[in-house]
Order: sequence, then structure tokens, then C-alpha cells
Amino acid sequence: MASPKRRLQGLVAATITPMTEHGEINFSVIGQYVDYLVEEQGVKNIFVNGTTGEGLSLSISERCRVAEEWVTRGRNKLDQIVIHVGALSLKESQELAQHAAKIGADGIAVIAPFFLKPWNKDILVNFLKEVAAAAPALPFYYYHIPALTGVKIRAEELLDGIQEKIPTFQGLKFSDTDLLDFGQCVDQNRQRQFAFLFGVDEQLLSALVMGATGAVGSTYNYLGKKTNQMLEAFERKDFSSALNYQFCIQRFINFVVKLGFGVSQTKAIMTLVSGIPMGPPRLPLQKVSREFTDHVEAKLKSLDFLSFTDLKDGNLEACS
Ligand SMILES: CC(=O)N[C@@H]([C@@H](O)[C@H](O)[C@H](O)CO)[C@@H](O)CC(=O)C(=O)O
Repeated sequence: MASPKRRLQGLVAATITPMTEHGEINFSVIGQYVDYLVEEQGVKNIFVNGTTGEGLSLSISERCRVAEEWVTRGRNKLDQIVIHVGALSLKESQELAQHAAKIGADGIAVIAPFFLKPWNKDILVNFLKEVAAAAPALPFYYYHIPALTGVKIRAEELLDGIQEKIPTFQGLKFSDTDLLDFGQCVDQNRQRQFAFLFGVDEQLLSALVMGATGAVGSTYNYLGKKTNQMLEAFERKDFSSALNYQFCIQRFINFVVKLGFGVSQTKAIMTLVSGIPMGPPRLPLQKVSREFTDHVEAKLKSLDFLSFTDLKDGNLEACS
């Protein structure tokens, strides 16, 4: 059975795949990106080639090269690197899983195939099992994101008996707002050392209360430091401060959600906050407008989320 260094916990940044203006992957900034996450955001775990990384919009060879670059650049700097290897084709998924093992990744994750879909739990588990078996030494995570895959099989149902079928099963990345389902995943698996990684950043505090052991998300690329403050407050049982941090983070996410928020916007925000060029997204996603960037920059400043901001006295929006 796979034995990770230790259970994956804390914040995990769902990495962006940096691209050039011509739509090619910009490998040259990944080293700088690793340093930024560790030094500026205090985030030492990453989730590569997922939704935020446009993993499903990359070719198989691009996905392998991106994974390789993160593993190489992250060596001795990052704690854990999980590679998302989900694909519509089982063969491709297995190839990606084998590759992740070969390059020394710390784990693999898989979403449900979403074109020809598994229509019940057993079929989905069989698919996941075949992928996991291609990398028998790597911890395996199921990536539950029903709003995007359209596969609505409840995570709680999926977890029932999963380790008997998939011995390397190590945890769940839960990108959904159904806290009943999430809570029951935790409650029914208390004896197991699974990682319960929540994936809705604006609701993380509620998931911590339910027993989340960590979180994977796009905003930890640039709000990692702030979110870590929330985790620390929660840890020391200072729930009032934890709630203040969550509300502060929500103010920002609520603002961008109203403007229209997704992977393209994440790329633009990360460029703005980190100064590292993330480039445009790949089609079918569209580059954001200049207007969006201007609005977001003003908001980030008002919340004191940009390090170079001079916070004005009496700024009620900023969180301490
Ligand atoms: C649908 C989506 O992209 N959800 C994000 C969240 O981090 C999301 O951006 C955040 O909660 C803001 O809504 C993550 O769950 C996705 C993720 O972890 C990934 O990129 O694999």
C-alpha cells in the first residue's frame, strides 16, 4: 500500500499553467512561481494540471512536461506535489499516472470521466481502480467536482468500502458546496487516515468545522497567506478571528464572482498580485478585459491584499 510521507494537510494551491501570448506553455516562470508560493504565500503543497491548471485543455505530452517541471522546480522546496491525471480515456489516464510515478510525484488525483459518464458508484470505482493500479506506489485521491463533470454520484457513497477496492486510496478533494455530503464523508471514515481536502475556498471555514484536513483551491495562489491566518486562528480556537478572515476573503471572492470568475480571471489576478506573468488562457477560455483587471486591482488595494498598498486609516474593508 502507498505510504505518503504524512497525510496531506493545510493549503494546497491548484496551480495555474502559465502560457505565452501565443498560447504555448511558459515553463520558464515555474521556478519563480514555486518560490513565490513558498516565500510569499506560505503554501507548500500543489495540485498540478487540475481545473485551474487547464489540465483537460492540454495535450498528454504537455501535461507530462508541466508535471515534470513542477516536480523538478519544487524539489526540496515543496512538501507534496499531487498531479491530476484524470482524462476521458482510461489509457491516457493510466499513462499519466505511470508518468507521475516515474517523475517522483507525491500523489495522483482523478476526476470522473465526464463525456461518456459512469452512471453508478461501482462503475466509477472500477474506472478509478484501473487508474490507481497503474501507479501502485502513489497515494490516490478522488477529485469530486460534480458541477463541472456532471457526475453526481455522492462522495459519501463513493467512499463506502473504497479502500478494499483501491488500496492506495488516500483521500478526497471535494469541490462542491454540499456540506451534508462532505460532513458524512468525514463522519463515516473517522477510523481511516484519509485526507479530506475542501475545494470551495469561500466556504473553507465551514468545512473546517466539518473536519476538513486541508484545502485545494485556486485562490491559495494569491490569498494563501490570508487563508493561512484563518487556519491558524481556527487551530487556536479563535473562531471570531477565523470568521473575520473568512468574511474578508469572501468580500473579494464575492466581488469577482459578480464580475464573472473562473480560470481566465484567476490567471489575471495571479499576474496582478504576484507580478509573474501567467498569460492568457487557452481556447475555449477567453482572456479577461482590461476593465476586469482595473476593477480587481482597486478591490485588492481596498482590502490590502496587494503588498505594495498603503493602507489608509479607517479602511473598513481591510482585514487585520
Ligand atoms: C470550480 C473551481 O475552479 N473551483 C476551484 C476553487 O478554488 C474556486 O476557484 C474558488 O473556490 C472560488 O470560487 C477549485 O476547487 C478547483 C481546483 O482545485 C483545481 O483547479 O483543480
